[in-house]
Amino acid sequence: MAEIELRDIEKSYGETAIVKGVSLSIRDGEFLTLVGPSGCGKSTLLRIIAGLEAQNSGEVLVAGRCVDDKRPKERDVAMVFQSYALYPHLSVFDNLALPLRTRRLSFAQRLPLVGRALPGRGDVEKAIRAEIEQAASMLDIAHLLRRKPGQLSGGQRQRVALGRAMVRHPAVFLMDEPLSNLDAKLRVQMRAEIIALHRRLGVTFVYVTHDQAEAMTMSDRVAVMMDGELLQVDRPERLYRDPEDLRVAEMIGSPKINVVSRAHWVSLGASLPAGIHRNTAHLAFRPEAVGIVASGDGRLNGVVASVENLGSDIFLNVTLADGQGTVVVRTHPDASRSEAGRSVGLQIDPACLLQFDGAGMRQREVERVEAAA
Ligand SMILES: Nc1ncnc2c1ncn2[C@@H]1O[C@H](COP(=O)(O)OP(=O)(O)OP(=O)(O)O)[C@@H](O)[C@H]1O
Repeated sequence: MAEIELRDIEKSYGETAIVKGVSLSIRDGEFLTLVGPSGCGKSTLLRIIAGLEAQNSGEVLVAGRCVDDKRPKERDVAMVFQSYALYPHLSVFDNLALPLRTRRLSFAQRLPLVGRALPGRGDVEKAIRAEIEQAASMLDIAHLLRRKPGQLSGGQRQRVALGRAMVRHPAVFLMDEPLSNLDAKLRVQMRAEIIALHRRLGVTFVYVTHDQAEAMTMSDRVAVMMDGELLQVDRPERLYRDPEDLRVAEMIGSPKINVVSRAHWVSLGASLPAGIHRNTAHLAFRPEAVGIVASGDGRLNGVVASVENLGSDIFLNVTLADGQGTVVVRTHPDASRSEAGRSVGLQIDPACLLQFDGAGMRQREVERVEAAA
């Protein structure tokens, strides 16, 4: 069992608070991703779990035991970094073998010449070779074991970095933006490989990224972080459909959710949909919640400013009638009215309309009561 519990973690550098009272329970075997903009504190939080950084206050528990006084090595966690952190002068085999040799051989047995002659070393080396070959075949790097990191592609290097974590059989994998040095195509391929690896190993993965698509496609749950705080921790589909906070709604989903302020809506002369709470300051809706109708027939109206054809989908950027603000509409290639310059009406599915107050907090309970009244 290796659930992780963070209790009220605080971390500052000098006067600047970086992590502000974060509490989070990560389940045993779960794939949890910390996602947030650059500088929000997600790497710092991961490094605190790893023991590479000490929090100012709060507790980290792994498998129910407080690990605050344990060094990184003693925490049963393995970290995979964006920079791979491989030893350039060692072969792939030796990079993978290093953590195992350090753990299983005595100092004398590790000595280059003398060590080889010492009893026990041969058996340990044989076991290490078998384990490395197994991990290498799982990661499809068996043919690269003699090469040095400098002779590998980025994707291959990242597989070696994963292998080095794997051979330690940790209870928890901590990954800090492991794919961000790879090109777009390789990133998508490696995403699938990491998901498969998680499924095969069945251990807890904590993954850090600023890429919401990566977070959404890989994780059991996603923790959205901003300015050192957790805004929402939920399953990807819940974050998308049911965000608690306008900042979560805006971070998750591509293209971004449409947000029209109440004041703007009213100034356009458009009637507000039923059930709008008096505190609602922002109305938000996803691009797929908008239908194109004849100009004048929609709740909002505008002009198609540009068309992005992705083959499977078409995104229309519609400038609202007063020329202020744009609504993005997701439509299908066979739908008509998709050329730039055309005046259109926008019909918005009321069931998909999300309401937020002036502080960006979701208006939910009251909305339902009012709608029913
Ligand atoms: N050792 C340090 N000393 C001072 N400030 C630091 C230190 N490490 C991180 N910071 C600051 O803390 C903030 C959070 O850093 P962190 O690396 O956790 O962010 P992040 O969300 O992972 O961002 P990124 O995606 O850019 O890596 C940043 O403003 C960073 O400059």
